[in-house]
Amino acid sequence: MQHDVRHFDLVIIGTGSGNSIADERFADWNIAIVEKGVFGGTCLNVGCIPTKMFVHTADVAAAPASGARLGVDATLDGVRWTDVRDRIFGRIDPISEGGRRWRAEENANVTVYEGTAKFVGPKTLDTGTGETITADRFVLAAGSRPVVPDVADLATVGYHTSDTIMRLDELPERLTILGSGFVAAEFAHVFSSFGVAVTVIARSDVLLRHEDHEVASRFTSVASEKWDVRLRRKAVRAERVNGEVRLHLEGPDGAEVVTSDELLVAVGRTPNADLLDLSTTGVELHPDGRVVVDEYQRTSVEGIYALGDISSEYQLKHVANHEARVVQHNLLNPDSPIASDHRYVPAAVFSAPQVASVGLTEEQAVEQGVRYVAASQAYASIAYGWAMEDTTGFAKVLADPSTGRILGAHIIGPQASSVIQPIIQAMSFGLDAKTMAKGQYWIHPAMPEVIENALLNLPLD
Ligand SMILES: Cc1cc2nc3c(=O)[nH]c(=O)nc-3n(C[C@H](O)[C@H](O)[C@H](O)COP(=O)(O)OP(=O)(O)OC[C@H]3O[C@@H](n4cnc5c(N)ncnc54)[C@H](O)[C@@H]3O)c2cc1C
Ligand SMILES: NC(=O)c1ccc[n+]([C@@H]2O[C@H](COP(=O)([O-])OP(=O)(O)OC[C@H]3O[C@@H](n4cnc5c(N)ncnc54)[C@H](O)[C@@H]3O)[C@@H](O)[C@H]2O)c1
Repeated sequence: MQHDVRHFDLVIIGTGSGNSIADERFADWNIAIVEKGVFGGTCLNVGCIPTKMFVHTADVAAAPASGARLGVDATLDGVRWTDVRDRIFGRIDPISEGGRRWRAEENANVTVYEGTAKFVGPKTLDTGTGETITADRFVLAAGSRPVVPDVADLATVGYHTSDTIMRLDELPERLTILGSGFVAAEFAHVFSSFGVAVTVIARSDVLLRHEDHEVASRFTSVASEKWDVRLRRKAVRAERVNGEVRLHLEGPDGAEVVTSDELLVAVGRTPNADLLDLSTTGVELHPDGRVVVDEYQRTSVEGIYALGDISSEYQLKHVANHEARVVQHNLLNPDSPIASDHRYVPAAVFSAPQVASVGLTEEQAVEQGVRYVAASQAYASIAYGWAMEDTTGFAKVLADPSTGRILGAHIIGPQASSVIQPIIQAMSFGLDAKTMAKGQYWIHPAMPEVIENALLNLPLD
C-alpha cells in the first residue's frame, strides 16, 4: 500500500549534542528526531559522564595508597564494583529515559523515530523504522563509534570497548588495554585503582602521544610504575584459552603474549557518517570519513548541517555542544549565520596524573614555524605542591616572544583539568602572559600558583 511520505521542517539525526537544538524557539517547527540507540548519546550514556563518575571513585580508592608518603597509613578494604556500577548507571539511565520520554511524549511538535537512519535520496531519509521521511533541513549529529583494529580472531575472542566495559558483571583480576590515548589512560586509572592488574599495549613509544612530548614522556614514566606498559607493540592475534584472553604481540624484542581476563580495545573512534549513505543526498566527506562542513557548520548541501564527532576534528563534548549552539543559531537565522570558534580548544585526560592542554605544543610550534618562548613550573616547587608531596607534575606555557600572547599550555598533575582554565580564558580574551601573571591576585597557596609561576618564568621583557 502506498503511504504519503511525511515532510518535516527539520530532521535531527542523533540525540547527543543534536538533542539540545530544538528548544522553545522551534515550537512552531515540525521536527523529527531519529535515534538508533539510547537517548542522550555518547557523553551521557557511555562517555564523559559515567567515566568521570568512575574516575572520581577511582581517585577515592587510590587515596589510601598515596597516604603513606604523607605519614598517613591507610588501606583500601575493598571496592564494591556492582554497587559502584549500579550507583552510576542508576543515576544516568533515568536521565536518558526521561529525555526520551520528554521528546517522544511531551513535545507536541517533535516526532521521535527509534531506528538507524540512512539517506535514500536527496533530503529523503529511511528512518530505519519502516517509514521514509523528507525535510527541508537536516542536522547530522550521529557521532562516532569505537574503531575495531585489524587483529586476527578479535571478534571471536570477545572484547570490550568503552561502550561495554563500564557495565561488567564483575571486576576482572587482570585487564589488557589495547591503545594508549584518552580512553586507555582513563580506564587504566579506574581499573588499577580498583585493584585490577592492568597491562597497556601501545604502538607508539609513549602513551598519550598527541600531548606535548615532555608531558607524554612524564605520563608514560609515572604510568609504567603502576601499570604493565608495553610500548612499540603491535597486536597481531587474539585467542581465548580456558576463559583467558591471550593477546599475541610483536615488539622490539620479538613475539610475546599477554594473558588477562578481559580485553578493552581503545584505539580511537571513527565518525558514523558511513552509516548514513550520505552520497545519496550529495553530502561530501573528508578522506578520513568525517562530514565536510564550513565555519557555519553547513555541509555541501544547502539546508544540511553537521556537528560534533561526525564532522569535527575534535572528538570532545564541549566542542560538540559549541557547534550545536552554532547550528541552532544558523537554523533560526540563516541570513545572519555565526561561525564556530575553534581557536583555543582545550582537552583534559582524567587519569592519574591528570593531563590538560590548550593551544600549540612545542612540537607543533616548531613544525608550523611559529616563534615561541616556553617556561615550566613544577608542582613540587609551589606551596600546595609541597602540601601534596607531588614529585612529577608541572605546567608549561608557550608565548609569542614579541607580543607575549599565550600560544599554549600543557599541564600534568593534580587537578590539571581545572588548573588550566585561567589560561583558556586568557587566550580566548587576548590577555598576554605578563598582564595575566601580574595583573591579578593569585590565591595563596592554591594550585593555580603553578600557572602564575610558569608565566613569570617566561623570558619576556
Ligand atoms: C569513554 C569516553 C569518554 C569521553 N570523555 C569525554 C570527556 O571527558 N570530555 C569530553 O569533552 N569528551 C569526552 N568524550 C567524547 C564525547 O563523548 C564526544 O565527543 C561527544 O559525546 C560527541 O557528541 P555528538 O553529539 O557528536 O555524538 P554522540 O553523543 O555520539 O551522539 C550521536 C548519536 O547518534 C546516534 N546515531 C548514530 N548513527 C545513527 C543513525 N544512523 N541513525 C540514528 N541515530 C544514529 C547514536 O546512537 C548517538 O546516540 C568521551 C568519549 C568516550 C567514548
Ligand atoms: N577526557 C576526554 O576528553 C576524553 C576521554 C575519552 C575519550 N575522548 C575522546 O574520544 C576519542 C577516542 O578516544 P581513544 O582513546 O579511543 O582514541 P585516541 O585517539 O585518544 O587514542 C587512540 C590511540 O590508540 C593508538 N592506536 C591506534 N590503532 C592502534 C592499534 N591497532 N594498536 C594499538 N594502538 C593503536 C593510537 O596511536 C592512539 O594513540 C579521543 O580522541 C577523545 O577525543 C575524550
